[in-house]
Amino acid sequence: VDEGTKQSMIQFMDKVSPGSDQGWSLSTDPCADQWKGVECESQSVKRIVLEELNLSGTLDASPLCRVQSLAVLSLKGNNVAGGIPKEIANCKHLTHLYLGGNRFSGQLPDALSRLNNLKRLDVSDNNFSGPLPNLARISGMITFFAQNNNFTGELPQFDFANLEHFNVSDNNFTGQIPDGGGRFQENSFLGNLGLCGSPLPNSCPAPQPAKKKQKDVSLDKIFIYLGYVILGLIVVLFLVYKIARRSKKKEDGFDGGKNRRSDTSSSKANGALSEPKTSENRSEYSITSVESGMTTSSLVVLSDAPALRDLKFEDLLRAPAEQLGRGKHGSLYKVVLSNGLALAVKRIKDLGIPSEDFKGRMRKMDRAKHPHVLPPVAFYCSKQEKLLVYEYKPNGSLFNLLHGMQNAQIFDWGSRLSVAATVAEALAFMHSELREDGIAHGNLKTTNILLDKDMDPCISEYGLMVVKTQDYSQIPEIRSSAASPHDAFKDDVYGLGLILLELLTGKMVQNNGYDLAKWVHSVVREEWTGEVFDGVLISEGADEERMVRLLQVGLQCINPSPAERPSSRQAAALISSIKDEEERSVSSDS
Ligand SMILES: Nc1ncnc2c1ncn2[C@@H]1O[C@H](COP(=O)(O)OP(=O)(O)OP(=O)(O)O)[C@@H](O)[C@H]1O
Repeated sequence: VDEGTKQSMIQFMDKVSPGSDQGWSLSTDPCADQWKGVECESQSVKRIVLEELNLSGTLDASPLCRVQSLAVLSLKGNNVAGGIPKEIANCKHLTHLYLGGNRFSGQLPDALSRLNNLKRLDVSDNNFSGPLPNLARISGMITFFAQNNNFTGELPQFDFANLEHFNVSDNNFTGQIPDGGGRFQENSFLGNLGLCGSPLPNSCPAPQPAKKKQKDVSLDKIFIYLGYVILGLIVVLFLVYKIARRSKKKEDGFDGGKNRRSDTSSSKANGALSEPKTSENRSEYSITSVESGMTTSSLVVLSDAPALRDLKFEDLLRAPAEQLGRGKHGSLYKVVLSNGLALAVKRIKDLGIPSEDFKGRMRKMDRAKHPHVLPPVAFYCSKQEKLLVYEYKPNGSLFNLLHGMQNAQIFDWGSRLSVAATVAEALAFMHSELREDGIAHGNLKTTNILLDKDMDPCISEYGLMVVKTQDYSQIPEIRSSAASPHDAFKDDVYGLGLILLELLTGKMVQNNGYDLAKWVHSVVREEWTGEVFDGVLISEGADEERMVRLLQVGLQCINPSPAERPSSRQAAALISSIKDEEERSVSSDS
């Protein structure tokens, strides 16, 4: 074991066991001389197990996590006090963390949820308090013990299907036990007066409508007021516009006697929608009215969610709006409804297909559903205007995660591989569902991969772009000009390939990916493949062989000839096998 690692281990020991070094000394070797509690494999420190030794110091994660190979840490049954420092996130290879039966206190740091390889976490019988971090991000966790602490707040949505052991009894948790918790005995939840729902005998009260928080004047509020002002201006402009065009509208028979709808119809000028009259007939907002072809311009709600079922066009109008982006395909607004629900509304520019085709497209897409593809919850379509409404995802996009300054450090190889596999699988599913209808994504890129509350990826804006064959001719080296109608699917595979390269290199895609593709090709050709990878991945010790295999999949996907690219299904299978191998290797390591 190298000197640096030895020094780090001794630093950790100084803190955790002040006054006794337990025989750990720089003049000996942790593996060869079998330091107390240390177990090694291939001359690397894998496990540190210091149980019931009356240790009374604190846990210093900074030196500890410099022991890169560490997979297991157990300090069970001591008197270690203080908190778990956020630097614990640097113990990337940790699979087992046992801290039960100590005097730890404070909140569990969010950093814990970044230990993607963690399988077993035991923080029971301590004095921890505050809410739990979102440990559901750790998909492979099989044990979670947190009983006998002072935790508060609601339980996060654990992946109960995967968990084998779970106990949060004797804390101060409140609220409903998340779905799936019923898999465990009530003993796992007892002793929390505020908890309710299965498997506990007390059921939860019916949900109250969300109350508005009055307290803090935050940046959000400023945006909301700004939104109101802008919206007001837009409505005034629109009214002027409408009066000017009033007589013409009548001629159009836009809202003639044949449509029973009282009116959610509208048009839009300068991004504003008119103030429509109210309607009492809920079905006019449902897909059925589109299917019957009776409406040309009402809001069609596709979602069954209770908060959205009665969504009307005027609700979107009245709500404060904040522009999130203006791409070449249209603008995107964040709209917050009066019930607090946040939506993302895409105003599509020049879609290039007639309204009826657009509605047909929406209907088809509504039938293909995948948990990692964001479905539109509603749409609006008139001659002048096409809007698509999505749930607003507050955790940002894959682009932000990769290129946002703070996050780059913590987006490790295991998580990147898992994102790649999920996106590829979701894309392959959508392709197989919508191939016959010829509906591909059309604009697959990292800004269109959103992250949900568990930081799982979700493809957004599927099917929004109607890809025309002439688009391919822009970059002859990359997109064949002789594109067949099905090339839109191979175009998505190209997009997937670029996402893989972005994940592996950490570099941004510009100029339709041409620059990145060219650079990767040249480095690989010079046989400096290792130089391609993001420095963060190299320093974390990610497996280079598997990174190279993923790189090869990426390069196949961006083959200049669409016919030579794999199908999305083939790409997904290749990525999934790399991910399986990674998981096998991590669990055999531990
Ligand atoms: N449903 C959503 N919830 C939260 N953020 C979103 C949502 N949809 C998109 N975004 C984010 O809003 C920003 C603007 O999105 P927009 O679609 O306008 O831009 P784009 O994807 O870069 O360009 P385009 O799709 O027009 O090519 C992007 O950073 C995107 O990640």
